[in-house]
Amino acid sequence: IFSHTSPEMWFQGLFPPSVCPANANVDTFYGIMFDAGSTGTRIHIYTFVQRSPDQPLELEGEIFESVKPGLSAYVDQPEKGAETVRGLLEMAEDAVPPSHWKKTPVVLKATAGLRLLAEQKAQALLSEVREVFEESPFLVPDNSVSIMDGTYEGILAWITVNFLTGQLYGQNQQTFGILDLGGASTQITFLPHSKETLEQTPVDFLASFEMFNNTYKLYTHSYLGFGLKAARLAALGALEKEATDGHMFRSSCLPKQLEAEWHFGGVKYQYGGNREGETGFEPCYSEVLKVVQGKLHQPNEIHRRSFYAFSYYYDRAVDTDLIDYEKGGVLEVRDFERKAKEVCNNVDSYSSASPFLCMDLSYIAALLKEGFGFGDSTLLQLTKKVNNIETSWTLGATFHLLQLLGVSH
Ligand SMILES: Nc1ccn([C@@H]2O[C@H](COP(=O)(O)OP(=O)(O)O)[C@@H](O)[C@H]2O)c(=O)n1
Ligand SMILES: [Ca+2]
Repeated sequence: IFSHTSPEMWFQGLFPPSVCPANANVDTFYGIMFDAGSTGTRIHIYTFVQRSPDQPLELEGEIFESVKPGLSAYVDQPEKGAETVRGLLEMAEDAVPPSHWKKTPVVLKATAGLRLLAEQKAQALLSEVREVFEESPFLVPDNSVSIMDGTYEGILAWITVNFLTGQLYGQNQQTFGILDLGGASTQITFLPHSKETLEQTPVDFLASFEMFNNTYKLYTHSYLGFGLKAARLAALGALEKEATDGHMFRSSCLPKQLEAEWHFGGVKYQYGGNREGETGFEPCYSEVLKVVQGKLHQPNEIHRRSFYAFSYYYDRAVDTDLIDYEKGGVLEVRDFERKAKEVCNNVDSYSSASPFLCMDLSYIAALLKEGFGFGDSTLLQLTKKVNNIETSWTLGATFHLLQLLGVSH
């Protein structure tokens, strides 16, 4: 079990005195955060302990569960979508003791999958989820079900990683940047040190916020449509076409003889290999390059900062044995390109894993190098969990939520 015993009072004043225990016994608090991602819905149940009233809360642990597909797959069946949330929320009734239900907040934040849906359809899904929350025994704060702004997605993940690695308290703070590659969007966030970065960055890429008695001005951006699965569609040319029905989208990144179909965001796509034309790394790389080239802001300072990378960066590195699933590891940017070459030039022997493996790896290499402008030898720390807690924006969001609740009382 993980707990932070920092000398800093990082959580001081977070909870209203009314819910703080009068005696010195250890008390436990819970927070429930749903991540409604484009490829799946996840529940994070965080446990915090307070050892005495004058001590800060400590994060003790996390219970995590997930279901697939994500809410956006239920675009025309919002009730069915909300049922997936109900199923996960039932887990929370087992994890949180009944005596704590009424003061345990539950919140759901949706990301890129719902951002991409028509406003009305997204709202219908969210309103069904709201009903599920209202029927639950938990505390439902105002605005508890919403689509999260991409800026927060990056900031909150940055808070999670830097909190878990101990960078947000004490001396010698050396924060890490984060790279998150989702299904539909991708985020880059870091704390700039140089004046140059602040001066040369568009204002909407900079965000200030306060946390744990510090003010941070972060470089952060969420690129909608640049997640791994959205990028597949872009590379296939399936985004430009109005009528996807019946059309076969072909790519040199796919096994030559392949023909298959794929559902994403409630739409069915048919895709296949380049029967007649070229296949392999070179033509594939130029296909995915078109998706990113000239489309992303390239901050110079990334060459001097260290980054944690997770989500699809992690998954694809695991799939190709670049890292161990449990341990993660450190990779150079060029490792993704090396693997992409290996896989793309032998697609048929890898296609049992996923026919998209060559395209995915090539896209990751192109995104890092030509998109963000990372160098070949830049080191990336690939991490899924730190001290057994998921490296997800959800922990940062829970801190923020608890802080808000404390203030409002
Ligand atoms: N707690 C989580 C949540 C997502 N993920 C990964 O995030 C990727 C999917 O992103 P997503 O469904 O959240 O999509 P977006 O809505 O972020 O674009 C997959 O690689 C998941 O394995 C994770 O590793 N851990
Ligand atoms: Ca995500």
